[in-house]
Amino acid sequence: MAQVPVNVTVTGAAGQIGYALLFRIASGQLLGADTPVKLRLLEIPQAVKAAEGTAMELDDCAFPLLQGIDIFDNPGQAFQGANVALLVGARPRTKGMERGDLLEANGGIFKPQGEAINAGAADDIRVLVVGNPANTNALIAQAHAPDVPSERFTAMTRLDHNRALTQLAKKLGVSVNEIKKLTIWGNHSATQYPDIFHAEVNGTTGAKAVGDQAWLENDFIPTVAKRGAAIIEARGASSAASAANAAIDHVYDWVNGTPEGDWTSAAIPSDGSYGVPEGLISSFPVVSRDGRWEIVQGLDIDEFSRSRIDASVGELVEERDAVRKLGLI
Ligand SMILES: NC(=O)c1ccc[n+]([C@@H]2O[C@H](COP(=O)([O-])OP(=O)(O)OC[C@H]3O[C@@H](n4cnc5c(N)ncnc54)[C@H](O)[C@@H]3O)[C@@H](O)[C@H]2O)c1
Ligand SMILES: O=C(O)C[C@H](O)C(=O)O
Repeated sequence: MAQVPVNVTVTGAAGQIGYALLFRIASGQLLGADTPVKLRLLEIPQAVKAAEGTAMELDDCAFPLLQGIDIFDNPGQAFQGANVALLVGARPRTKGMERGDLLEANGGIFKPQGEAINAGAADDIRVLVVGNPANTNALIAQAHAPDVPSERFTAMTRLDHNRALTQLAKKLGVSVNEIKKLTIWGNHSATQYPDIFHAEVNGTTGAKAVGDQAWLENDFIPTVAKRGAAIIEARGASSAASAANAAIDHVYDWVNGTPEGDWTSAAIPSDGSYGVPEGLISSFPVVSRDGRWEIVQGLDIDEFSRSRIDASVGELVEERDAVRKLGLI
């Protein structure tokens, strides 16, 4: 194994997603079975000990690709030399907290992390924000990393994409492998729009295969969009293994490319495509080619889809304006 290890920084490493994610990174699932990795874990001081416990377990797995683990409570050190950064740690919404309070609290996390990425990350840094509100947290981090190409900041809607694939596959009685070109548009929130009008299923579209607009509107869309809340209700904790799985899928495809004849969903900075204001970090149909995300162009958007996309993008605009007002971007 002559390859130089890839530095992967994970924030919130002692949390539940961190616990589901780190072993998969170390086993080679994030970057590929031939790519050695070094883990750089960032936690708040109170959780460093728990992160050390996870690091002991990682050691005990004797993963051949894992070439080192360092633990930090300081973003400046944690992002030094990072090639991939998974920003998982975030401030959750607690009782009585308004959206503005949540955005402000997260600004206190993602602003210094953006600055640290700007100051010390490797030239090829790729950032995936998982911590909620993911799209706007990514926007905050990006705003404080002016020397990093803006398209390197992304937020995760792959979990929503995977959720939508399974809901549609179950409805149609097919395997998820038989469904291509499904799209999540907009925000990783309850306003997101899972679009099956362009999805392909065995020679027809997802919407035609279903042939049931009432199911689409009253069942499919709300089930996917509110799945996070349903998991919290059922588990008493938010989705962790499925979120870690989606983070693995996102970065693996970003680095290694998406399969021919299909696309996936990721929240990436808008270039104005599909009327989404330039610069917003919004979910689109995307392919990855040569290590870069590209928005799939030329899709016809009917009135139904347009209004759903506009609603979710409108929420992103509100979030952007709120963090702008707070001086966070
Ligand atoms: N985008 C998605 O699809 C998606 C899906 C599931 C969860 N999430 C979000 O992911 C985030 C993490 O979820 P979790 O279940 O792992 O939460 P968790 O509470 O179990 O873990 C979060 C960890 O982050 C750490 N942390 C807090 N502030 C930090 C900072 N400034 N620097 C480094 N670490 C910090 C905490 O100490 C904690 O260990 C939440 O915001 C959650 O809402 C997003
Ligand atoms: O953490 C949450 O609020 C839910 C999470 O974003 C999810 O989609 O599962």
